[in-house]
Amino acid sequence: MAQRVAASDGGTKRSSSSRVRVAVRLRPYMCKPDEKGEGPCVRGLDSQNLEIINWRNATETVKYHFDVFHGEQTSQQEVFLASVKPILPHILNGQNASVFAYGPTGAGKTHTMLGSSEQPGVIPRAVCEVFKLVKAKDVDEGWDYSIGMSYLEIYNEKVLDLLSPGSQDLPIREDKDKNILIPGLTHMAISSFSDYEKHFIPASLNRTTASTKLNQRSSRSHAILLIKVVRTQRALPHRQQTGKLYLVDLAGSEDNRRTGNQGIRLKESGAINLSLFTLSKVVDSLNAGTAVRVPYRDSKLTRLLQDSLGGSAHSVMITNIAPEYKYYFDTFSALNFAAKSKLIVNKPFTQETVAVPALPVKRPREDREAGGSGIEPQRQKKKTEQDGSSSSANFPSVSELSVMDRLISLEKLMMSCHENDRLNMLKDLAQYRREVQELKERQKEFESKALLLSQSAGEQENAKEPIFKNAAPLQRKQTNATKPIKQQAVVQPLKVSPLQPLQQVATVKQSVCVKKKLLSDQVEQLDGKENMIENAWESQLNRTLLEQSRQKILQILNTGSLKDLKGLQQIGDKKAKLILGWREIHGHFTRLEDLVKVEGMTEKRFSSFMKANIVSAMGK
Ligand SMILES: Nc1ncnc2c1ncn2[C@@H]1O[C@H](COP(=O)(O)OP(=O)(O)OP(=O)(O)O)[C@@H](O)[C@H]1O
Repeated sequence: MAQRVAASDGGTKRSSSSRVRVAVRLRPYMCKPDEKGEGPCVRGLDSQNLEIINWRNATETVKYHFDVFHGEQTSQQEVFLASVKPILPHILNGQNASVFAYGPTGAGKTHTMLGSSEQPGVIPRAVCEVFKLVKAKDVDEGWDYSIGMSYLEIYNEKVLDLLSPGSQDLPIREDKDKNILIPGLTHMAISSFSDYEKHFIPASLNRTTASTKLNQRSSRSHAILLIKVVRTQRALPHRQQTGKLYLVDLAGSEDNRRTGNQGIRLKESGAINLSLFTLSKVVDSLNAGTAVRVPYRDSKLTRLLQDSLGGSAHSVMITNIAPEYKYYFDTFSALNFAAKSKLIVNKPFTQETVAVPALPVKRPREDREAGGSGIEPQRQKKKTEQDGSSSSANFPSVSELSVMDRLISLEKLMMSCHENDRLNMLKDLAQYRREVQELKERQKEFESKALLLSQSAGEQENAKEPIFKNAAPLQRKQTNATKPIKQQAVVQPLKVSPLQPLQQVATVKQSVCVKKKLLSDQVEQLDGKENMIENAWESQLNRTLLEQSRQKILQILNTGSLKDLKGLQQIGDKKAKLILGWREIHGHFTRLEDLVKVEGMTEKRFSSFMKANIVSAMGK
């Protein structure tokens, strides 16, 4: 009687579960000579952690933790040893395993999976290892092993047999025991690594690739190599166990504004993105628990991977990412996808049947897949899980999810943006970086001016000391020993100067420029005065009113809608969105000065923002 047994080697029952291991591999920086090198936007921290610049605020990074992080220098051998080799022994025990490479186009999936003759990737190394493992098996254990391979691609939602080019779209079927089958798919028995190479190398050339703007030889299909290991007990009752290894090189997720895809490439891209989107939905559903319908059937890819993801397999996902800025959003969403996948818990089990050598009963359509070798299990039945735990029981606790939730919601927000918005945000980022650079240059100019001034007008400066002692000199040097440098551009209210009647300010409150002019009466001898009076101006105001105004502004920053934020002085649409984004990630602004943490809000801008808004708030 056919059985599906939760078992480890030799049929010993086993109830442990294994989750999808997630590795991230960062490929080396590859800047074309005609491109302006901007440096990487993502970098590794250690063997498990990495960080990527926060697109909402370039002064911050978002950190991720994975099972393994492979940096730019990691060799093919190291990737294989750390991420793939450990799962291979399972397929000799009748369990399934899968390794798939996911990531944006051009990020290194094919390099990782296939590699080159000089740097062979996961696929050749894994096949070689399977042969080694079989060879190392003790003959006295009483099992015979046979190995076979199939190789297919999913191109434009069609399943094509790479070992038999020219074949038609093949159907994907599921038998009553939930095994995924592809009737008509070529299955070659292989007895050595060179035997495998003999079939695989020419078949790889059949894979659909094309040149896009981002990758000269971009994979336009998902390629899946299936290695099947069947072991049969020599003695009665001739138990048979079948283990499958799926090695999957997914096509890259694509942003067609950047790939420059048109016509047929665009259609391919649509199919690629759709299947990857479904893959992401499958991952979401699996994370949500067993009660939710997992949409495996929504794409050929997920249908085929059904027993590799959330099913019976030991799975490893290698997420390939690229360090260049132009990949930023793809990298960000690939990382979020990978982070979600990390939550999936698989339940490994052993596929076991009892062989009846005298009367092999096989459905004719399955013959080809089994290579006609009599190795395909005749019937398989699920054994009730002994431990009684559902896969959802293995999910992380709610508290573990909170950080993830925020990242995912951030991603959702980003992904829900209209495409134009995304593009605009990218432009904004670039613009802000330019502005920061310009400001730095201007600051240098001011600094040298201020230096000259301080030399030529030393006496005048001394005379003005009461007014300037809290002001922020351009060179950001401390004028007060107790005041930290960083704080100098931040408003330091209510400390020094005696209060001035509010009316004095009220007469000028409608315009910051006019107010500056009044104050500048006291400092008119000096150039660069705008910066010199940064902090002094607040000391002219009524303390209580000032505090109330600050609270009002803080409240709007923390609770205001996009419209409310835009109602603030000097806050346009872009800045309002950046503030909302900051709030989403960090929660509340504890103090107004936190505003400088928002992308593009320099200390000088903040100071100017404060002046304008306090004056405006007081006028209301
Ligand atoms: N770790 C690496 N070390 C050196 N070169 C790499 C590495 N990863 C990728 N590359 C190089 O980067 C280029 C793009 O890689 P590859 O074709 O593997 O990307 P891909 O993710 O498979 O893209 P697509 O989805 O478009 O097929 C290739 O020239 C490849 O040799």
